[in-house]
Amino acid sequence: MRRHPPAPPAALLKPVVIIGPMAAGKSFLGMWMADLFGYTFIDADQVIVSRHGSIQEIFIEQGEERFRELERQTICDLLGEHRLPPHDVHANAAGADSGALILSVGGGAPMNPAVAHALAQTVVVYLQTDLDTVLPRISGSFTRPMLRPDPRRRWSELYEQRRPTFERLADITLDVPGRPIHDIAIELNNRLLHWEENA
Ligand SMILES: Nc1ncnc2c1ncn2[C@@H]1O[C@H](COP(=O)(O)OP(=O)(O)OP(=O)(O)O)[C@@H](O)[C@H]1O
Ligand SMILES: O=C(O)C1=C[C@@H](O)[C@@H](O)[C@H](O)C1
Ligand SMILES: [Mg+2]
Repeated sequence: MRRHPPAPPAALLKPVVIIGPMAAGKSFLGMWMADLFGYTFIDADQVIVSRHGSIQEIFIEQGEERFRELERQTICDLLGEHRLPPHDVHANAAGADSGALILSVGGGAPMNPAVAHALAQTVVVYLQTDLDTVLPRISGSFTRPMLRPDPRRRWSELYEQRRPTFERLADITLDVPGRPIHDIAIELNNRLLHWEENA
């Protein structure tokens, strides 16, 4: 009898997209997933910067609407292609750049209906967090234009507006406050390996 190799876990057949509020640890988690488990990690914000210049400058010179358009284009391209020049890919510790794709996207990206639509074809991982956890990371932050002029107030307002969308899109929700990053990465890897479509 002919033997078939075991089917890969369902989640690994699709891109995995990390969403959540600003400074929740989306990019940090993606890098750890690449380093610990060999996923290919791409940070959509970094791709926007490498293609179009700093986010702060885009906001100042062209406005938020233009940034959202570049963000939509970039994320839809990345999800459509999965192929990037090497400098856009955070290779894993062994230097490989193979493995399932993990993409982190900016906190506001899922609010765009076209992005939300594209995310429906992916496994969406939502990092749920709170102000106490992110406050040390955002206070004094000058590189996040959406947090001006009062990072504490703006972060909370934006999270309140966006939380229902994050919850609606999420396939996997991870509570991150108080947890070391390697614990979160191990949980995510386990959940991806056992993830089943429509389960
Ligand atoms: N679980 C964690 N434990 C300790 N520090 C963390 C953890 N998660 C994130 N951090 C710290 O918070 C910083 C901000 O995280 P990160 O840049 O990954 O957030 P983000 O969700 O990608 O934010 P943005 O929306 O601005 O892209 C990291 O550089 C790291 O220092
Ligand atoms: O939450 C947001 O609206 C943003 C988050 C960042 O990751 C960047 O995408 C940009 O600063 C906007
Ligand atoms: Mg990030």
